[in-house]
Amino acid sequence: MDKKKGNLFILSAPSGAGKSTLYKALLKQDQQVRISVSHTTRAPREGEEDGREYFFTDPESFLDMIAEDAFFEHAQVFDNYYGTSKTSIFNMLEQGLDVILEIDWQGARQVRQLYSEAIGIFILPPSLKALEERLKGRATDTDDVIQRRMAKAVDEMSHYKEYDFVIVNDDLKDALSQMASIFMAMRSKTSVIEQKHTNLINDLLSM
Ligand SMILES: Nc1nc2c(ncn2[C@@H]2O[C@H](COP(=O)(O)OP(=O)(O)O)[C@@H](O)[C@H]2O)c(=O)[nH]1
Ligand SMILES: Nc1ncnc2c1ncn2[C@@H]1O[C@H](COP(=O)(O)OP(=O)(O)O)[C@@H](O)[C@H]1O
Repeated sequence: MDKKKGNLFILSAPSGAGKSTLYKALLKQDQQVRISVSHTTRAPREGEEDGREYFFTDPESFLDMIAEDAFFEHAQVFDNYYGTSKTSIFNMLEQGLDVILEIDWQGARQVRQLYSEAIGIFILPPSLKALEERLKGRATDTDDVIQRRMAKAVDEMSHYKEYDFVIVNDDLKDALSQMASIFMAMRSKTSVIEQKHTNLINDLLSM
């Protein structure tokens, strides 16, 4: 895939570390950022809307989409399929918008292979105890599911080194300001400026 005008960010973390809280806060304060809405076969949680948090899909339709090569990446997480459709990101990147993929480490590996410019950010909780408390506090899962998510958390966290940046989400305000700074800094990368301001650079160097 060619380099696009916008930046592609991969955001990963164990469940409950605060990915959704952070990206939602960033979207509110930064008009240049968009989130990619994934497809999933998991059931919607209370308050979730089809097309907003996810496109909620049945397994048969998901497999059809895999066969049609409609996904940029997809993975099985817990007992469900999750995937990023190609259409959900390309147009936005072309327009110069920054796009966040909230995906797990398996998806992140696929994305890096397809698009080496993707910037990886990993969110860590301040402790396992805090992680468990956040999962319980969210009150969207049963105890059984929470225990499975905790077991999976250690596996997910073992991949943090594959990412360019790590944010420890202890104080939410601090974590958000770190995330916002990373987005800002990446917009000044030479390769991004070259894509976005090609005419300007040509003009400046034309004499
Ligand atoms: N590979 C991949 N992973 C995804 C995608 N969408 C969500 N995930 C991951 O699936 C896992 C479970 O997500 P979810 O059921 O929403 O629970 P959450 O972790 O509490 O947000 C998380 O690790 C997400 O990052 C996707 O499109 N592709
Ligand atoms: N820095 C933080 N301090 C305290 N609670 C937090 C913090 N960040 C997120 N939370 C809370 O933790 C819970 C899990 O956060 P969420 O964003 O849903 O995680 P994820 O999307 O990674 O699964 C939510 O109830 C959220 O309000």
